[in-house]
Parts: sequence; structure tokens; C-alpha cells
Amino acid sequence: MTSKVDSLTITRPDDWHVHLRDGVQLKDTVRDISRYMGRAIIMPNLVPPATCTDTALAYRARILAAQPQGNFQPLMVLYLTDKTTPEEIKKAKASGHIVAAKLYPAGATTNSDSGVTDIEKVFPALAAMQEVGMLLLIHGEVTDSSIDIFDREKVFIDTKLAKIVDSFPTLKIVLEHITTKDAVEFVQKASDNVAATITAHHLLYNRNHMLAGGIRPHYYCLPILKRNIHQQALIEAATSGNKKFFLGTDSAPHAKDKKEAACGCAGAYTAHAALELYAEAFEEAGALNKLEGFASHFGPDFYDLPRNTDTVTLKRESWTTPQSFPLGDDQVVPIKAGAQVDWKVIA
Ligand SMILES: NC(=O)N[C@@H](CC(=O)O)C(=O)O
Ligand SMILES: [Zn+2]
Ligand SMILES: [Zn+2]
Repeated sequence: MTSKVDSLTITRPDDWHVHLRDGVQLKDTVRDISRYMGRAIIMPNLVPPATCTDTALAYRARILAAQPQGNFQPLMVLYLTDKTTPEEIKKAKASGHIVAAKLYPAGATTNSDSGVTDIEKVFPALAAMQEVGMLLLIHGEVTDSSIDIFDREKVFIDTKLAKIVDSFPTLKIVLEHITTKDAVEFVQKASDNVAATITAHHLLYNRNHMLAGGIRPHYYCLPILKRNIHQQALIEAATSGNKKFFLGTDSAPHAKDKKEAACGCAGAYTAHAALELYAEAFEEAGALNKLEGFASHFGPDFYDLPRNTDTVTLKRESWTTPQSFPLGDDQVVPIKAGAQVDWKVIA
């Protein structure tokens, strides 16, 4: 018989995929991300997107200015377009603060209209990234309207990703926020230069949570929640101890009225309780002892950055998530709004 642990101390975690937005919303998103995450990979899908070194560095300065205490480190990402030049990649890398570039297929997700229309158009930029050692982060979904939304990740893997991986064998690639068994298997079989992030919501939920018994817009995100066999494959991957799978919340706030609408935005807010939600998923799988590797070790190892040297402690303590949080001039409804969370982080 094993008894339940009441406390778990792990190396300070990092979030390898988060949306902080901009302007008046920054003070709220930065407060949440900096409570206990050491570093985070900041997504560049602003309006307009952070497509060049200067805009990414200016965004970094706004994030640093918004943090309540001074030890959170934002790691910046360049937004790739059809026009990104090898020179811009080299300039970004030389800045010392931009560690990756992000490939959004044009139109695939929130604020991706300026994304890439044809993968081959970014091959010169990818070659420069491979040369200077900048990571490629991918939103892996095709955008072809004839492809069913539940199949868009698998079709991207089959028709686009394999080609990128084969063309740039030493480029480090992170397939972001994976949602399918197909993605898990692709990453497992690929070389050590290919890894993936997994969100807390894709571990905790499947499409029934979003669609059975009424449509729940706060579970709507992209790539969309899949059926439970895919959820199971993600849980197995995250809790397996395989260093290719690590934490990326994809916490993506949208104002309440933009979600609860006839045409609601894609994105789920989890930064209010990110590590706590992962702990619930890992405990449910009987794998709390695998949380530290996933949350705190495998990410920095893949990015070739040092692991954090201090710790955080998760205590078993039930609390009720507020119905909403301030988001600049609006409110954001978090995942598990009004529901119980079983863990609390003492930073
Ligand atoms: N995940 C989402 O559903 N939305 C993200 C964009 C993204 O990561 O694809 C957002 O910026 O809102
Ligand atoms: Zn995405
Ligand atoms: Zn995202």
C-alpha cells in the first residue's frame, strides 16, 4: 500500500509555451506567469506579430517592466513569415534574448494571419536557424478547409512535418501543444532533435468535456481537444519519463465576451494554476514522481539552458478557483472556474 503524499518539492519549473498578450493585459498575465515559473517561452502572435528582432526585444522590455518581482526571465521568439530573411535570424540570435522562431501555418490559429503560406518559403530562414542554433517551434496543423478539424494535426505531421525534419536534420524542433497519439508516436520515433510540449488541459480533458451535455467555450482551444484515446496517449507520454516531452501550458487568455460568443476565440487560460493542474493529471496517472523531469528538467535540457537551481513546493491543499480573473480592462474565465483544485504551490 502506498499512501498519498501531501507535499512535493521539485526544481523550479519553466513554461515552454505561453501567451502573455500585451498592453494593459500584461500586468495580469505577467503576475500569474511569474508567481513560480522561472522562465517562459513567450509566444509572438501579437497584433501585429513580433516578426523582427527589434519588436521582440521591445516586447521583452515591456514584459520585464510589468513583473511584480524581479526574477522571472522571458525567453523571446520570432514570428516567422514568408519574408523572414536569414539575416534577421542571425540578428535575432546575436541579440542573446531570442532563442527560437515560431512557424504558424497562415490562418491556423489565433492571430496567425501573417503566418507562413508555404513551408518552402521559410526554408532559407530554417537553414539559417540550423546554422546558428536557434530552435524551431511549430503550431502543427494544416489549414486546408477540406480537412476535418480533428485531423489537422495528423495531416500536418504526415504532409509537412516529416519534410521539415528530413530537410534540416540538425535543427532542433519542438512540436507545440501536441494533441494526438499520432504526434506522440512521431516524436518518439524521430531523432533526439525533435521534442514536444504538452498542455495541462490536453492531459485533463478530451472533447467530451467540451461538447457533451452542452457546448463549453472555455475548453475550446487549438489544436482542438480530441477523443479520449488521444488524451490517454498524451498522459502516457508526459508521465513516461521520456525527455522529449515537457511542459508548455499554452495558457492563452481571451476576454470572457470573446469566448462566450457566437464565434468564440480559441484559447484556454491555465496560468493561474498551471503546475497544480499538471500535478492533478500526474497524480491521477500514479506518476507524481515523474512531474519534476517533465516540468523542470527536460525543457531546459532540450533548449541547452541550465536547469533552475532553486525549488518550489506543491502542498496538498484544496482551494476553489475564482470564476474569473482581471485581464486588463476585461475578465478572463480560467480552466476549472469555480471548481476545486487539489494542490497549491508554495513558491
Ligand atoms: N491555443 C489556442 O487555442 N490559442 C492560442 C494560439 C495557439 O497557441 O495556437 C492563442 O493565442 O489564443
Ligand atoms: Zn498554437
Ligand atoms: Zn499557443
